[in-house]
Amino acid sequence: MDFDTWEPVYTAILTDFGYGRAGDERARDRLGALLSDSETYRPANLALGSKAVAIAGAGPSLERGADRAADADVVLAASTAADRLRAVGVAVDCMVTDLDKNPETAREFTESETPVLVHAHGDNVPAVEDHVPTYDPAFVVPTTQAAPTDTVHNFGGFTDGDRAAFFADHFGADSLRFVGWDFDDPDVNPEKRRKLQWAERLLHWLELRRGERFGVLDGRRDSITPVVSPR
Ligand SMILES: Nc1ncnc2c1ncn2[C@@H]1O[C@H](COP(=O)(O)OP(=O)(O)OP(=O)(O)O)[C@@H](O)[C@H]1O
Ligand SMILES: Nc1nc2c(c(=O)[nH]1)N=C(CO)CN2
Repeated sequence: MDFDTWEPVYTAILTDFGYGRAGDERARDRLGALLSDSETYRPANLALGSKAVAIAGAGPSLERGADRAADADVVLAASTAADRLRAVGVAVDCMVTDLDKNPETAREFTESETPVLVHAHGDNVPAVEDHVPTYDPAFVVPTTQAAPTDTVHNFGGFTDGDRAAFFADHFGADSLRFVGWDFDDPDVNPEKRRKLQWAERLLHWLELRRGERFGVLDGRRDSITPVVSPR
């Protein structure tokens, strides 16, 4: 997805959560600066083109869906889904994170030459500063939700999980399958619930753009408010 397409949706997210664009831009630039002396990972090397890609979220159903993830060609794991899949023996090909829960896992991934999409936003600059310098930059893909720069990418998406889906789409995945996605999880706090509502809306937008039907949205579409300016 290009930024022109993403921007109206990004603006709506900023308004809804009361985030500032300037904070996201400062975070983006800080992440870029921390990596400025390094060659970062080229996402095309993951070869997602024409692949069946599993997008693992960290909902309670993740372990039940582990076999479906393992059967995919490529597994992208959001945040703590990476640890949980590893724990049940499913290899993760790429982790997507804003570093707010398991930054040590992201370090282990880069050390073992598995790429990590590291997302900078207005509320995680201390985590970015603490952890990114400890990672092998050759396996970091720096991302932003604000306008991209020459070195910090924006493939679309908001939460770790839906950003993984937009990433797979951007690099030509043939099909997406979702495991560990529980939009009605009663055990999430109100902020997380609102973030999951946005994730659901964004996945709905993505499936329309792709002409695909994501099974995870079956039975839910009628109650999803479309995002602004779907194109
Ligand atoms: N019930 C759920 N609880 C948590 N995450 C879920 C759930 N269903 C889907 N997800 C997806 O899994 C991702 C990883 O969740 P986790 O709680 O490990 O990370 P997080 O770092 O808090 O995520 P984020 O910062 O994006 O909110 C979320 O970003 C979301 O996209
Ligand atoms: N500014 C800001 N941006 C975000 C935030 C957040 O808390 N603040 N959380 C996200 C996913 O949890 C994604 N983007």
